[in-house]
Amino acid sequence: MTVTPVTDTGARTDEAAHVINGARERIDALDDRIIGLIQERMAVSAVIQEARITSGGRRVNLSREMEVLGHYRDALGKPGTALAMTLLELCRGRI
Ligand SMILES: O=C(O)C(=O)C[C@]1(C(=O)O)C=C[C@@H](O)C=C1
Repeated sequence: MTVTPVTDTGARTDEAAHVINGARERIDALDDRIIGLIQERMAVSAVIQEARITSGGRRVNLSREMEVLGHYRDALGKPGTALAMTLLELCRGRI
C-alpha cells in the first residue's frame, strides 16, 4: 500500500494520515485562538502598565507576577511556570 498524503504526517496508512490531518486542522484552529487570546492579554496588560506608569509607578509588579506564575504552575505544573514567564515577557518586555 502506498500512502501519498497531502501533508507529511509520518503515517503509514491512509486511515492514520486521515486522522492526523483532521487533528492537525483542529490544532491549527486552536493555535489561532490561543494566539488571539495572547494578543488580547497583551493589550489588557498594556492598559494596566500604562495606568501604573502614568500614575508615577513602575512598569513591573513582581508580587502580581508571582500570582500569575503560581496560577499557571498550579494548572499545568512546572512547564506552566515557563509558559507564564514567556507570556509575561510578551506582555511587559524583558526585565
Ligand atoms: O497585573 C499587573 O499589575 C500588570 O501589570 C500585568 C502583568 C501581566 O501581564 O500579567 C504585567 C506586568 C506586571 O509585572 C505584572 C503583571
